[in-house]
Amino acid sequence: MTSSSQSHIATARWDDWSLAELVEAKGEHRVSLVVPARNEEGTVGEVVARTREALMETVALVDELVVIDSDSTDTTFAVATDAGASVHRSREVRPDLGSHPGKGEAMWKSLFVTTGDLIVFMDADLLDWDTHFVPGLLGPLLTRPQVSLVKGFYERPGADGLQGGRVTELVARPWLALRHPELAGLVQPLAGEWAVRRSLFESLSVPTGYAVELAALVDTARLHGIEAIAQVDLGLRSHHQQPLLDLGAMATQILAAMLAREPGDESSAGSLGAEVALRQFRPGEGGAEPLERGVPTLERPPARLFTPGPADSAPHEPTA
Ligand SMILES: O=c1ccn([C@@H]2O[C@H](COP(=O)(O)OP(=O)(O)O[C@H]3O[C@H](CO)[C@@H](O)[C@H](O)[C@H]3O)[C@@H](O)[C@H]2O)c(=O)[nH]1
Ligand SMILES: O=C(O)[C@H](O)COP(=O)(O)O
Repeated sequence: MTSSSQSHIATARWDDWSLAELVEAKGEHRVSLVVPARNEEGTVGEVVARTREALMETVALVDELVVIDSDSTDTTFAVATDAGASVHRSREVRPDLGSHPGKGEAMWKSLFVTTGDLIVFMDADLLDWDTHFVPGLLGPLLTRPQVSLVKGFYERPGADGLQGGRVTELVARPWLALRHPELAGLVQPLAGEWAVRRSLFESLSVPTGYAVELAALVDTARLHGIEAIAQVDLGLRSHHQQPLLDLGAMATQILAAMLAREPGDESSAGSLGAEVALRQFRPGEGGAEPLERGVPTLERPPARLFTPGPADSAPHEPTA
């Protein structure tokens, strides 16, 4: 593993370790692969079936493969179940804690239905990808005790020959350059493919929407230093691309989470009920037509507040 002198983010390639080496290094660790999925009936089956076959049946690297169905209205639940995943509806996990829409919410809820001390997240909408993503992300966690969070990065071809990653390039990277230059060496700060020690993720405040990735990075760097973060080149990845205006909502969520982490700004971190009124415009018969969206910017408190600790077997009172 090498470290760039500019960023000091330790960087590796997925094939720096063989599968056999990682299975050996796994020892007593337990690995949970978590796939948050909202309306991904077209792709989730393959994501589940291929990782299950390669990493649970052929070798024993992954111990449980869990899909969190995030309010899907299609057949995602059935397709993922048939492909061999344990599937949970996000809103049915710890119903005492309430339910919110969003990917971060699904990931936060996964902490209550998984048992691994190492958790790998992978998106369900992958088109070009391979099962080596999972061992690649585990490499630094299994071989470097000081690393607690591993981001994937990759080449990401977009539509019409253009590079993908509009929010990455127009929001996340500029924000990191301005406020967190120590994280500017991350190639894909928003990647949905990442791995984390449960002990770390349980300690973080988790935005319920798309800010989960950037918030986890910024909070980990603040609490544990960038030595706790590594990144791994996973090769090539492509995915379903969202329409521009939907990415505007994603960008709003990310900026809200970042602003809430600015010193002296207690506006929204950890609050419930926060929603930003985003006004976008589209061409209409009489000119530009406004399109109003309420963008949720909620954050879940650290999950460990709601799990019984070693000396505390009684469930905590919910706050959500
Ligand atoms: O409410 C939701 C929305 C999405 N997803 C799932 O989350 C994954 C990624 O969602 P997607 O809408 O495809 O996100 P992208 O446009 O690809 O956004 C990128 O950037 C986001 C912000 O960092 C990350 O959360 C994503 O993982 C990353 O792929 C997919 O499996 C979705 O099904 C949910 O589970 N619940
Ligand atoms: O990383 C991003 O910016 C988002 O995933 C959007 O990517 P896209 O522009 O390739 O859709």
